[in-house]
Amino acid sequence: MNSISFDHTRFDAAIVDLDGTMVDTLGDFAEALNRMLSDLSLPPVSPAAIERMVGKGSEHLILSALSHVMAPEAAGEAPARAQALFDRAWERYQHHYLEINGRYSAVYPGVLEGLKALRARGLRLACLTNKPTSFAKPLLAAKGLDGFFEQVFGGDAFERKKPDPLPLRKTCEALGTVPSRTLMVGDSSNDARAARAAGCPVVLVTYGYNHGEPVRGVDADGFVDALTELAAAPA
Ligand SMILES: O=C(O)COP(=O)(O)O
Ligand SMILES: [Mg+2]
Repeated sequence: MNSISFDHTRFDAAIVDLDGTMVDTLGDFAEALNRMLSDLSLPPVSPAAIERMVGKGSEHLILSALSHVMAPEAAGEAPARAQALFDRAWERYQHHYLEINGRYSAVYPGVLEGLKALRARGLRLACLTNKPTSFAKPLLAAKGLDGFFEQVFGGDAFERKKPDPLPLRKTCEALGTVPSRTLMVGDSSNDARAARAAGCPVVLVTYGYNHGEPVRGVDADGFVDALTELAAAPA
């Protein structure tokens, strides 16, 4: 890590993001979105385009994908047309996502070892994602990651999503920890902005999505190439 050296005595808990941090879910997003678009007789969207849309929850993802595939000549009208299709699109997306959840995704290298080491050092763990809770819990279970977390909160768990600080504050409350001793581990500016505003130190992984932007440009306390680096310091 660059600007803070990882001293475990500084933290009582860690809040860990899901998509782009623990699991590479781009394949699941692509499969569910393209099945949804096909049901709506719309053309498919490429994984490269989807990568830039991920991280702000399912509603944002669906509206972005719908606008993206609508005819370029109607670009100005695309948001309104996307909104009109939203209810049917959301129903189809949910149906397909729950069916394929985890099948086209993989846990990043170092995640299991990193989480094990954090737990072994006595840190309490919560998962906080903008993904709906009903998608997040079965995904964690399918990937063998559910046992690490005392709490799992999705984008629908609180009134507002990251980058708002509310979900981090509420997660700290649920863990019974103070933000200044609760490390946020994420992959995007969304996670970092939420953490800064909540008063949590924040570390970002370098391999995630970050809305298609270079992650090292984000204001964070440190960057790691794998979660194992968080546990590298001697216990
Ligand atoms: O927007 C999503 O569904 C994914 O969000 P996450 O990076 O907060 O897990
Ligand atoms: Mg993420």
